Amino acid sequence: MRTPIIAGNWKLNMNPEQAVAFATAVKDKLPQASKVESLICAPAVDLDALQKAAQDSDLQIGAENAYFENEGAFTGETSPKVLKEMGINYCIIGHSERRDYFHETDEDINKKAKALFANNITPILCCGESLEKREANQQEEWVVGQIKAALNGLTADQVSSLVIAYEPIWAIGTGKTATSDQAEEMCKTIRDTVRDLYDNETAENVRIQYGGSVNPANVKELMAKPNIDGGLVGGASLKSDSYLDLVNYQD
Ligand SMILES: O=C(CO)COP(=O)(O)O
Repeated sequence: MRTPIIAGNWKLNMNPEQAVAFATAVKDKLPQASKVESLICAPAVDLDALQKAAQDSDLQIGAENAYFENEGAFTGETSPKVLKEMGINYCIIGHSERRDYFHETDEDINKKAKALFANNITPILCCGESLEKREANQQEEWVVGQIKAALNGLTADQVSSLVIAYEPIWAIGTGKTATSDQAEEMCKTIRDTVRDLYDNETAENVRIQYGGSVNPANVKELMAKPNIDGGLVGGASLKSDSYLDLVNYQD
């Protein structure tokens, strides 16, 4: 059985003071982690304060990005080794904003996945097609290509513990959610790709989130789909009330 995982991606929002206020407001109202994992992926500058504020609660804290080297002359980067030392267990990689604005390649993302696993941090691997690719009906080919490149050289055990987030770019921050059928179709394609590359057990273990304008009004319908195991949520994760509605979608 896959445990659902609802993750906020705060992007470049929230300062440490706001982050602590958020954690304080939600930490006693979360579902049990064995039923639904509640995660917030926050800017690196907030992680220390957030981690302390969330201590001894079911709120898990993740990073939004990390470099593929642990240390050295890499000005401005975040070390996966230090994230682990801070108690961080999840990190987003390959978000479309990183691919588009910071020119991250499939090869970079593959290196980041390996570096995170080497530090015992679970990657949340993002993939997803542009509107142009969707309109040309090339979304499946595109996403399968991203997945194959990102997983290159990873073991079945690693992929079993991985989280993949399918985020169609045209649905991010636009208020235009993919229909639950469109989201399910691609999440199933991703699972089938993992089955082809590895085996049935690995495919049944990997958790696949949908992301793109997820909100308290549509989360239940998305989560009811057999191949959707969670959400990666931007805007609707910034307010504590709305985040609580998302993680408590089963109530
Ligand atoms: O990019 C996203 C999460 O990673 C989705 O953002 P929104 O939920 O704001 O559409």
